[in-house]
Amino acid sequence: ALTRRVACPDGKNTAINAACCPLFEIIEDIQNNLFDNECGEEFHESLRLVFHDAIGFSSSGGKGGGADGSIMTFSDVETLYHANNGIDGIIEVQRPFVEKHNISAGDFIQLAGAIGLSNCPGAPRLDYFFGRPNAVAAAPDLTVPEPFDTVDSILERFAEAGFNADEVVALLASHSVAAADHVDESIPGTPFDSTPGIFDSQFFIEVQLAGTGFPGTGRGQGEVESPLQGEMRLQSDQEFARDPRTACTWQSFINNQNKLQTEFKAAMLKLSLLGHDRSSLIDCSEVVPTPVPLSDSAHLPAGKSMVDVQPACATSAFPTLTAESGPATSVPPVGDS
Ligand code: HEM
Ligand SMILES: [Ca+2]
Ligand SMILES: [Mn+2]
Repeated sequence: ALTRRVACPDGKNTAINAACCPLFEIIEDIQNNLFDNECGEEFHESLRLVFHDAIGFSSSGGKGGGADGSIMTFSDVETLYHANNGIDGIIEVQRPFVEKHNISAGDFIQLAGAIGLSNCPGAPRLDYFFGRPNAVAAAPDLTVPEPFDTVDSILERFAEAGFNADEVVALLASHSVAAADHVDESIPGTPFDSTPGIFDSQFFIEVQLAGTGFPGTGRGQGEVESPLQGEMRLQSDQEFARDPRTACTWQSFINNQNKLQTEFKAAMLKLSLLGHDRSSLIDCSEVVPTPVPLSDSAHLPAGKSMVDVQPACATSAFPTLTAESGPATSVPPVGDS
């Protein structure tokens, strides 16, 4: 069946829902002037911001408005929280875009996350809902998990916001397109996997390898040894990969791009709706571009073999992977673009 499309007032785009038309101009602006059309540093920071804004929420109340933009509107309060270290940078980079376009901070943060992710090969096409009102208050402190927190406490925090353990592991796929600037301040831009510009399962593979050293100047807070030169491993990621409650889900995403995409997309939708009644928002998913599919397949980094794997799922075997050829993989930092 043909879906009827309307011409947008911009004279360039068409939409199924005319209410989504104003988004095209914002998308063009952020693709060119925020992300450089890349799955790079500004997008990585923007995805972290999606999480830190939205997770300020509790289903039982008393914890902030969820995905409401409070982290930007009340940045003077929320950026002081320890877990938000360094997030002020992307807030101030995004703020002029929010001021220029007629959009709430909550809508903008979610839009930037969904559009930026579409620049990452292998990513799912996220949904996007539009119409969040302005935030009315800052989220309180201690809603954002820290890398030195236990699996127990992280699962408890997520459960309070409505997520089960499988959904938490799915959300951690975001660390496949991510790097740390502040865990070890001497090595900003140190990625969590060898492919920070690609949404793949390398993060889940590489966190399951035996750690061999620290990438920079010793151990940062919440940091544990990683298997590769130039790669950062968070203590929380290491423990999620090895905890009996989460290890099998963790392993299930390896070399299963379809499962990874489907479950990440579903959990991200849930995250983006925290604090909102879905029926009060407009479904503008149609404005999100379709990401390029993945071309490379899951592998061990060069220099590693199956003996380096520390399998932790009791009910199914770790998939057999072959290593890339060549000298041991060393991961370059993600640069500021
Ligand atoms: C288990 C809970 C989590 C913990 C403890 C955690 C912790 C961290 C830490 C410590 C960093 C490094 C920040 C820096 O030094 O620059 C980081 C980066 C990042 N996190 Fe998480 N995270 C968690 C879950 C998530 C979730 C659910 C998302 C998104 C849905 C997310 C997205 C990101 C991204 C994209 C970055 C990279 C930022 C950049 O490249 O600048 N994280 N995370
Ligand atoms: Ca990756
Ligand atoms: Mn960064």
